[in-house]
Amino acid sequence: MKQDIPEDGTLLPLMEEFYTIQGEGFNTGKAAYFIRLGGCDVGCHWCDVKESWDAEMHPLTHADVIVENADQFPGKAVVITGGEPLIYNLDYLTNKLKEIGILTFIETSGAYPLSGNWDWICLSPKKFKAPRPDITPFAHELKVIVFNKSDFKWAEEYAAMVSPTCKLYLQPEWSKSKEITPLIIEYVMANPKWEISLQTHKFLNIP
Ligand SMILES: C[S@@+](CC[C@H](N)C(=O)[O-])C[C@H]1O[C@@H](n2cnc3c(N)ncnc32)[C@H](O)[C@@H]1O
Ligand SMILES: Nc1nc2[nH]cc(C(=O)O)c2c(=O)[nH]1
Ligand code: SF4
Ligand SMILES: [Mg+2]
Repeated sequence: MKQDIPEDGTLLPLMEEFYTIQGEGFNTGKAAYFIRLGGCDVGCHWCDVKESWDAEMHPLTHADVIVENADQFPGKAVVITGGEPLIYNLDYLTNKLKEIGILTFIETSGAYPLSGNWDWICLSPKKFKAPRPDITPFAHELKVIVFNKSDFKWAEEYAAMVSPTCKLYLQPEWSKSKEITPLIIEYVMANPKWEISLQTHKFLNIP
């Protein structure tokens, strides 16, 4: 998948970039520039961005160009997502963003080695390809997608692996949210170390 992509992180397969409001998790409501990198082999059957999976579909773009684009907007935070962004070495991109005073947030499954210089790491572990255990202490936020009842127990296994200061979120899988959200509400009231995260951008009809 990444054979032709240089290891130094200067060229990255860019699916899309857009300025919007972070819809999920701890940073919900904050303006941010989203950088969506192509390529993912985790295989979540409910993934809401399956078009991202094939890295070859997305043009290799110089990280300097991405930084320049991000710098055009008043919001001084970027969310690097995908696809699975940690397939790539993100040191170069994140260092350049931070040099110009932009905060760096990542959305990751944790299935690939951690690279990059981050202000906020959202770890969203997946059953289909488990996170590498070495990423868990670095997560600022654990965001577990709940698709069925068994996911609560599974969420607790990850909560035991992250740092004591890591924020804990349960987010309904979008297509199941009608059935699952009431169970999440009940679970959070009984287990208040968890909070609810909703995909608020989908309610706001924004990207
Ligand atoms: C598309 S993923 C890309 C980043 C990375 N591959 C990951 O999974 O964390 C961005 C976020 O959307 C969440 N997500 C994807 N599909 C979803 C769905 N159908 N319902 C709720 N959340 C979803 C993921 O768990 C992740 O937190
Ligand atoms: N507004 C908005 N917030 C988001 N938070 C995480 C997203 C993602 O796809 O990674 C996302 C997204 O696609 N849009
Ligand atoms: S890890 Fe992320 S991008 Fe990959 S399939 Fe799962 S939700 Fe989609
Ligand atoms: Mg999304």
